[in-house]
Amino acid sequence: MEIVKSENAPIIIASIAAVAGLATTLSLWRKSGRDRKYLPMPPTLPVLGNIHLINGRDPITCFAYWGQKLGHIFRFRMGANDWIIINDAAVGHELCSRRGAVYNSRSTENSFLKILTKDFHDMASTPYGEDWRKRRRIFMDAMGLRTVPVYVNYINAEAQSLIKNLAAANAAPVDPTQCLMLFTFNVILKIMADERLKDPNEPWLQEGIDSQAKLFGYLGPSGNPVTLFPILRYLPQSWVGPNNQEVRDFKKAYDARLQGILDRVSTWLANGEDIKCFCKDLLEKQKEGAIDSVEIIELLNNTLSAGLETSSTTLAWLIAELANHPYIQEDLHEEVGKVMKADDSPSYNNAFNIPLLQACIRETMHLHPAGPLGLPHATSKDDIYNGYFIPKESTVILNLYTMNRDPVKYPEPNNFNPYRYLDDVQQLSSALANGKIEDRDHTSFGFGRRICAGIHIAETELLSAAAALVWAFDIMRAGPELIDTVHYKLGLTMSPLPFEVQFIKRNDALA
Ligand code: HEM
Repeated sequence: MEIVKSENAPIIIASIAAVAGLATTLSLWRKSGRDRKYLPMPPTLPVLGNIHLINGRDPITCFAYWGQKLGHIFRFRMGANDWIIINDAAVGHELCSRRGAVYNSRSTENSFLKILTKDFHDMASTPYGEDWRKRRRIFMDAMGLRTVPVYVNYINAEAQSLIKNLAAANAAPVDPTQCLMLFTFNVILKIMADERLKDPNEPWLQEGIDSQAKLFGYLGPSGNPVTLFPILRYLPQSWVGPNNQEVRDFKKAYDARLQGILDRVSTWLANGEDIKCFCKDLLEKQKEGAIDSVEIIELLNNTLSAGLETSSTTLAWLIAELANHPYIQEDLHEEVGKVMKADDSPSYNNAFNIPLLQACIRETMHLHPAGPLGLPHATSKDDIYNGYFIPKESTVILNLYTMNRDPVKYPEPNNFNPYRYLDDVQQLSSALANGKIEDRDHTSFGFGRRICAGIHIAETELLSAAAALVWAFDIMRAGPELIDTVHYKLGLTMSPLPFEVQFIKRNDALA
């Protein structure tokens, strides 16, 4: 047999080698893929994944239900995206606190979020890394534990205005929401720009609340369906929901309000006025070259968006729970009487010495976390947890609501029982969050390096407002029925269904 030497032999050999190499790589890749153990997931439907399982329920209940079937941590497919759901505080702590470098990023998938944060120039939605670290440091310098005392007097003064506004109803049944919103809005505005509004009915307040609702509407899962179903990109935009241009227009108007606030502070500073506020800190950082003008607006944006409804909602839940539990109010009044005289001004500092009051706030936050699913975290690297493979860029949802209702840690978890916290060493939630998970009071401020950046402001304003409310009033239900504290409205935050109460003055000092 004659063997003919082909001129193409080197090419053929190289091709065979390449194909063989590719086959080997593929087989290794497949093998490692096959060997990987993925977290369990509910049965999926094509295209929808698991979205249909949420239909008719809310996501919290749905995740709690599937957690009971699949375990404390599982996968849930939202259209094209795999979410990892965590229902257990110890798992949340292990991943987000102990493996902090992996589980504390944010996803950049949502095109609306990109527009609304000017390409992630903010802090709350910026992926983990140097930019986030820098912005968080600036934020915490202005609103951390060491700086909060600067603002305590402002906050106490706003708590006084809150009780005056509520007393103006003259014991008639009122929905406290608008007054609570004014309280938290003024706390934030004062800290941000040394400004405040006078009246709960000021149009500026309502405009602020409305634009927040719109902002969060764009960011909710149904606000931008293209994020869940990329295929929708190919349909006419008008079929799919708001388009990028609409969101850009909204953002322009939203930023103009923030720019207006910043410009006013610049003018006061130029006129030599002696003020202390976040805008001033930010303008100084800009002069030092640490941040630019876009970052300033985005940091103000985060402060306002994160700080307004979270705290006002928590106070609304506290009022509803106290109205449902007159015997707890009696105990509180007794404790308050020991610490504050009738003609005292209630303040954060004397409230700090009323353990039951602190316990009532903890219990309210434990039962009614303002952000029950936190803000989604994302992984910045592949990881293995308990033998399960968790890929880089996974979205991680911390189901704080379900974690807080763990019946082992909190016997009778659905009952409002502040006394459960009285035996605890009385420390701030912010301090407990840095310790062991077993000692943590609740998880409502989130986890790890991303834990609520406003935690110190929030704790101060909640205690200050609660002290003023309890000192000033008997909070009574407007009718014989209990206020519904089981159901909730899930919007920007998890708020109670509308309710009315009567604020009966206990104090002649309250003019
Ligand atoms: C009762 C009141 C509040 C509650 C329950 C609350 C809860 C939360 C939660 C659950 C998160 C997400 C944490 C995570 O990703 O694990 C968060 C983040 C954040 N909160 Fe709050 N919050 C409250 C008040 C405030 C206030 C008053 C401010 C501002 C002054 C604020 C500013 C922020 C910011 C900027 C972030 C993003 C942090 C980051 O991504 O690094 N929060 N908050």
